[in-house]
Amino acid sequence: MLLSLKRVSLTFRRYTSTMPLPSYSSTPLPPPLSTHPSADDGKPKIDMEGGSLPSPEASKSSVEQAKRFAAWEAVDRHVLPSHKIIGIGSGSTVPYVVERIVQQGDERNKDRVFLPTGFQSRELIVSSGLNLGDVDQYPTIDVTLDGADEVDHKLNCIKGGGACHLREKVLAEAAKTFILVADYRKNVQYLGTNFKPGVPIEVVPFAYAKVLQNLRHILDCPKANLRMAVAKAGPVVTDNGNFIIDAPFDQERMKEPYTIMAQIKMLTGVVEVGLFCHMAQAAYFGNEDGSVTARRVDELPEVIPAKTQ
Ligand SMILES: O=C[C@H](O)[C@H](O)[C@H](O)COP(=O)(O)O
Repeated sequence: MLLSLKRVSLTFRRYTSTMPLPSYSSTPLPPPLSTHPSADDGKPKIDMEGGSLPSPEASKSSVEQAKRFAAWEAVDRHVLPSHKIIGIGSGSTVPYVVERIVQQGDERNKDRVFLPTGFQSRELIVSSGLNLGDVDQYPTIDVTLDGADEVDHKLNCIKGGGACHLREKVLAEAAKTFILVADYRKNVQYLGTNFKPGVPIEVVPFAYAKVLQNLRHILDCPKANLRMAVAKAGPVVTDNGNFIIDAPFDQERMKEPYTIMAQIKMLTGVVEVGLFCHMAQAAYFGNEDGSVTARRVDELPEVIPAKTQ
């Protein structure tokens, strides 16, 4: 018991890390993936070269390694041989999920169908040689694995840093099991601790000004703003042709994310809110030392020691 508490406090110290989070614009587009036999474990590995997956150099950084360890642990525990319909999330951590699924082998994957949460994950699925489907064909999913911008102590999370949260929420809701994977910087007591841009909100384009006005004046979020594109003039346009508003609420209000989510969702013109409350069954956070912290609702965190991969 004492040992577990010590681990918990060690883990929580790590949560307060103030390392900067990646900005939206740094979210890479997906590269073509190919697999090749690995010299070390004999399993196929995704070739990270070229395009949008992390480069081999980048993937050696402690943050990238943390993402990989979290993703691999989650796949090993939750993508079971009986699972045939699998949801694949978006972002820079999810490629490591796909990497590990590919390592499960052709025999296991040949009868499976993988459902994407957007353009990026669709490309990941196709270029990894996995079978592509969509949630309109398979509205019940065995397991969905996805990244997160931040996860609180109750496994509520902020998603949508890459503007994919509408489709992500549909696939999370459709899944019998919804699992989060992230690096240690995302593991916090309360949302908004490290992730500062605010709650991502997908809105119908013609309603954006009204939603902004309502966020600022009715929901008292004066810094709510339209997300602008980086290598394009004008706003970010989602895979669904909508705009994104980022709404930073103060820390006190972020302690009740469900209330904020419900209030935002009531605004006319809002399509979906990037707050996922009471949805995830478990979250896996890769740590700097190679260990992985696994968290489940209402349970003490489990620290899985670093493995020789
Ligand atoms: O819209 C993007 C998604 O919600 C991502 O899952 C989220 O931003 C986390 O991405 P990353 O794994 O790159 O931190």
